[in-house]
Amino acid sequence: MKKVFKALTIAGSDSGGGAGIQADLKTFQELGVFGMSALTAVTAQNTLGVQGVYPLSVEAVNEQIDSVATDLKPNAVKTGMLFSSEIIHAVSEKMAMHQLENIVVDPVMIAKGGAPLLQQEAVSALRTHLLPLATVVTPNIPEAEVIADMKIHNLADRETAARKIFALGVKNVVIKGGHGEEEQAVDLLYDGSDFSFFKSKRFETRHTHGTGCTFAAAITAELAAGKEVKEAVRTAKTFIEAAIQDELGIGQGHGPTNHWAYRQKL
Ligand SMILES: Nc1ncnc2c1ncn2[C@@H]1O[C@H](COP(=O)(O)OP(=O)(O)OP(=O)(O)O)[C@@H](O)[C@H]1O
Ligand SMILES: Cc1ncc(COP(=O)(O)O)c(N)n1
Repeated sequence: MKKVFKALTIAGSDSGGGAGIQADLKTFQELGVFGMSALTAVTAQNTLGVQGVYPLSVEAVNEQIDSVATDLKPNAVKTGMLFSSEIIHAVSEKMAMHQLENIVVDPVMIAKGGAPLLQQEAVSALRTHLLPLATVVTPNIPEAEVIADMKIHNLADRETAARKIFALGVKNVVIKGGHGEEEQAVDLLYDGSDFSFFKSKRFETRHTHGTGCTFAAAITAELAAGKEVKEAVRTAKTFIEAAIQDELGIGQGHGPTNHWAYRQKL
């Protein structure tokens, strides 16, 4: 029988198709992994910003995870926009209950235009309930500052923050460098003993909506296919580099990345 790798994303919907559930499912598909979803919220969103946020009930989130986990059994799971501490608690409980593995947590907090996608009081639930279950967590620099409760000015600070986040029980910490000051876009991986650095050219473009979701989804797809964390992060970096470089140029604001660029490069 054919071996099919399956990944589940638990995240919000971005009607504009560049971030959230839509970015995750496109990325899974591009990397040859069957994508499934549990929606946490519906957003009315485009390249200009977020016009509306409509969270789903905890019951609706729970039921979707149960439906997928009991029948289709994902090889890896990604979380994105979780919105509230109630949803974080529910998702964490379901992950433990269904013994889900290869969990990638993208700790989405604020959309590019500044709209909050996670309530402030939910950060403590993220720290204490979800992060201890995570195989990989992928904060950008502002998110790492909130989780580690410190300011990040340089690469040395980023290493300190990665150690502090690792101490919360996550197995691997990736602090992304999209918001960094370095000339290149440098992502750092800490596995509890070693630091690895993944670098690419920093592209001058405003079309970076959904880079974080797409990058974490690529790591998830690779883990679902049985790859090691370091290899998965390397592929995700190549995937997002291609997706930013070969821009689509659609929308009037921060446009989405090009999810099919990686495949065309192969
Ligand atoms: N201008 C850029 N050029 C090259 N790579 C980039 C650029 N911006 C972001 N990246 C890469 O994209 C990935 C996501 O990084 P980033 O820090 O931007 O995440 P994010 O803030 O969660 O995403 P977003 O900005 O969409 O919310 C990382 O691998 C990062 O290095
Ligand atoms: C539904 C949803 N989820 C996540 C993000 C953040 O996206 P990113 O940080 O990748 O730009 C978003 N804008 N909308």
